Amino acid sequence: METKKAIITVNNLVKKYDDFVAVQDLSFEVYENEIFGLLGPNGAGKTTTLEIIETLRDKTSGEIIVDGFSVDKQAQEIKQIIGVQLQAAGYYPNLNLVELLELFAGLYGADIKPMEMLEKVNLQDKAKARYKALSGGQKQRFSIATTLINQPKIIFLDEPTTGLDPQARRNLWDLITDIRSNGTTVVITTHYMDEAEQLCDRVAFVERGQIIALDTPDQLIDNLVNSGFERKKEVKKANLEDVFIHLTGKEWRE
Ligand SMILES: Nc1ncnc2c1ncn2[C@@H]1O[C@H](COP(=O)(O)OP(=O)(O)OP(=O)(O)O)[C@@H](O)[C@H]1O
Repeated sequence: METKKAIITVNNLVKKYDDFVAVQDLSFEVYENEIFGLLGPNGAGKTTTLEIIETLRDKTSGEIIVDGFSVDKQAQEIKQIIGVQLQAAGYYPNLNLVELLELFAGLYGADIKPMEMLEKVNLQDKAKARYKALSGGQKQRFSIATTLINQPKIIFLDEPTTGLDPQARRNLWDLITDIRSNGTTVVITTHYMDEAEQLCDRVAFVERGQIIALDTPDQLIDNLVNSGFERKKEVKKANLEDVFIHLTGKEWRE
């Protein structure tokens, strides 16, 4: 059997905000080169967990190892090998996309070709545009491009498709799959279960700061079906979103 190598190990992670326990004793591994999904309702603790792994937030207790580096002692080393979406507030309003990429590359000390990066996310036509002039889907794609600047081993995407139309969502799935095909591990949070089912190799369901299930989407669904669960309505071979895409096409719209 193929043995999987863990690139992220989280052991007994706890995060308290004063008396409130946002993350309770969370343990999981992310395997090298998989797309790993953290799923769960609002407030479950997904963003907190991601930000602690990204070394952007302190933990209360627990151990986290990212590609052999400890978040406690080697945060700088971890920052070098991960890609994180920057907050939109960091996108200086007077700079265009090429200038922004050059600025961020300078901060990382990375040597990049901005046009090649924009091509990867299909924004080459917007090279001279400012961030605020982009549509929602274009903003997300640009934000994903910024995660790739330092050629990271792992990228973290927090709800990358929230608010996007069906074409933009499906095209982002293709983009994220391509990024994984190039050898990058992807950790993603999402509220969309169809997205998790299509995109993720494994998913962890987080509820009130605890993992309540972790497996491949297929296995989780099989477990439910084997427990006797049946959908009330007959399952059709397509859904309304498929109809929408069929009628309006797959191409980027913005
Ligand atoms: N800085 C903070 N101070 C106090 N409480 C916080 C802070 N940040 C998050 N929390 C609380 O911790 C809990 C987990 O928040 P978190 O943002 O990690 O959840 P989430 O699963 O990412 O939710 P969402 O899906 O809404 O983004 C929430 O109850 C939130 O109110």
